Amino acid sequence: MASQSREQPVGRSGSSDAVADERDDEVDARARRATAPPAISVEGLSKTFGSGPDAVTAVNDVSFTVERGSVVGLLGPNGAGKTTTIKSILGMVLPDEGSVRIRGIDVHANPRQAYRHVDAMLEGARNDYWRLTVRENLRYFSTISGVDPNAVADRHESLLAQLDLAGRADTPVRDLSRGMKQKVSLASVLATDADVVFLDEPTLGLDVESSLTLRRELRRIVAERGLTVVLSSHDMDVIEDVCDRVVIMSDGQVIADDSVTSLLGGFDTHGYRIRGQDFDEQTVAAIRERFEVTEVERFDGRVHVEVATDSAGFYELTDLLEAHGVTLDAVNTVEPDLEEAFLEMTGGGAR
Ligand SMILES: Nc1ncnc2c1ncn2[C@@H]1O[C@H](COP(=O)(O)OP(=O)(O)OP(=O)(O)O)[C@@H](O)[C@H]1O
Repeated sequence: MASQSREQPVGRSGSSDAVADERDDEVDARARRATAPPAISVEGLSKTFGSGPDAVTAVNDVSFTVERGSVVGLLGPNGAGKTTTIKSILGMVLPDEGSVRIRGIDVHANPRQAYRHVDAMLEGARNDYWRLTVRENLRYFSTISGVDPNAVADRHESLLAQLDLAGRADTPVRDLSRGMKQKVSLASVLATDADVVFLDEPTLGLDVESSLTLRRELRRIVAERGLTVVLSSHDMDVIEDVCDRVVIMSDGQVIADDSVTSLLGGFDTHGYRIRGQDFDEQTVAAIRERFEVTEVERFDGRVHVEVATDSAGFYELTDLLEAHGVTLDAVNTVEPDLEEAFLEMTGGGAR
């Protein structure tokens, strides 16, 4: 049979056939993802340390799954069992009960195969080699994970650029600041071919700007490479910024497992922040009489008042302001954040 030749698309503006092919590929990829086993599945995991009266049940019947290509935050107060869960998934702790599968492969039955594409940055830093330079570390961790560093040299260069390490690529890690060492740890994890990555406190010790850069670049790298990430952090802004979903643990159990948006959706708007120029003491006193005022600030000739109330209360408030002849310049809602949701769910325990 004579083979039919078809022109290949050139660049982005291919033929309509090529566009249809691309769409088919995308549909196929989605279908494969939908039928493929999840990146991680944890089923009935339990672990008790010690025995008798000193026994501590760190993890008690924990189950959850992490879909491929998703970023899941693991949260909980100190001692909730997060580290024990992560170490059980990574095979560093042997659970008493339960199973862990990575891409459908049982980690206890087939550890080599299961962990082939897994890497982790635990307890705030990876054991980077301080005498090696930044670039040498990336090459070293690629090599020990079974990847030829020359074959992924481009990836290393872009990681160095994305994490703002390019200017220090040939500096020994020991001469870097703590925050930079932290970024080298992250880069070393991302330098390998791992597509399931555990990051414990990846922004620990970073200043605000570096933390923001790292979050932004992490999101970008994760999306570009379709990585699956389990991230634990005590910094709720990091979780809110980077994660699609959150698993909250308390006393060894999972107490919430939902998307960040749904978790916050379960909490009402806390109140309203209003701003105007015509507030006098009498108006503020009248507001205080009827509402819970959480803040009053005066600057630039304007008064900012924050009131905790629901939407019905807000209409009452606007009536009151009208009666006092106050014109509002701005009204903003005060929304709950993950920190508050977390504190409410865990009973306000320290993280
Ligand atoms: N090797 C161990 N021997 C004895 N008890 C342990 C051991 N590891 C953890 N525990 C206990 O298990 C419980 C859960 O600890 P785990 O470190 O998993 O919690 P965590 O949520 O990671 O806490 P943190 O946020 O403080 O790191 C704690 O009471 C801890 O003291």
